[in-house]
Amino acid sequence: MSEQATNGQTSVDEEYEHHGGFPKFTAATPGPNFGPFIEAMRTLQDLAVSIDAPDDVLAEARAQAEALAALLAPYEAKEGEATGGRVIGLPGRGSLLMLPWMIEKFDAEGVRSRGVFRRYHLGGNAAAHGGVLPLLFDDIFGMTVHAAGRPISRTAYLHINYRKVTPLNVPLVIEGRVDRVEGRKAFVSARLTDEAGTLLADSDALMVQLLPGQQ
Ligand SMILES: CCCCC/C=C\C/C=C\C/C=C\C/C=C\CCCC(=O)SCCNC(=O)CCNC(=O)[C@H](O)C(C)(C)COP(=O)(O)OP(=O)(O)OC[C@H]1O[C@@H](n2cnc3c(N)ncnc32)[C@H](O)[C@@H]1OP(=O)(O)O
Repeated sequence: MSEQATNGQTSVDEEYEHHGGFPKFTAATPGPNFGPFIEAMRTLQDLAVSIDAPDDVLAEARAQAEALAALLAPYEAKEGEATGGRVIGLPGRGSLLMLPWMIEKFDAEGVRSRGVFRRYHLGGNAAAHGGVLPLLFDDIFGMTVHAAGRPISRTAYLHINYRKVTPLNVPLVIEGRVDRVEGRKAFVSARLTDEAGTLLADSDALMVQLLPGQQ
């Protein structure tokens, strides 16, 4: 991004620096235990939604979970400084909120990411919950506009067509791209397929570039 300010307008560089009212995010490089810690937490999430355990086991699990929370609580950091979400080499960028997918293409032509939905994401009848797909699409759209060199934008609308049920524990692929840009508006679209190319869901969305200071 090297566009210069002209006619008193804000340059693309300045807009990028502003990130609207967002903090400026930089990549995090945590120690070797962060990735395995997040993976262990994901396994715990899978188990928390799937166990049928006796109460004495739950009492022990509760005590261990409370001890773990007490261990970590002193290290809570504010947005932009927490490690989770800023580690490019980890599934979901190391954020437990994000789907544990790995980015494999990230450029102005588009973004491609690959992964699975896990037991934690179960909706009904062995399929992913319909509310989890917008999270995947919204995140790919955020990355797509970023990879296209646009400042951080907010999703104004996001439309999803659920074409087939989305299975758990099956490797899937999502690809997003910018279809067209009109000033602050980037119209984006993405497709979620299995590895054979079968379309499971597609989405289009409007990402609106934030004004300086805008939340
Ligand atoms: C991380 C560090 C390491 C590096 C990381 C590397 C990679 C990662 C990179 C990036 C990060 C990756 C991912 C980020 C993840 C996800 C991004 C998610 C984004 C979100 O998940 S964010 C949450 C949900 N989102 C909201 O919380 C929005 C609430 N909302 C608003 O904040 C306002 O609503 C806003 C700002 C959208 C617009 O408000 P506004 O006042 O600024 O502008 P205005 O209303 O004038 O609209 C301007 C033009 O858009 C048109 N327009 C607006 N809305 C429309 C609609 N719905 N339908 C059709 N057209 C619409 C108007 O018609 C006008 O068009 P026109 O100019 O042609 O008249």
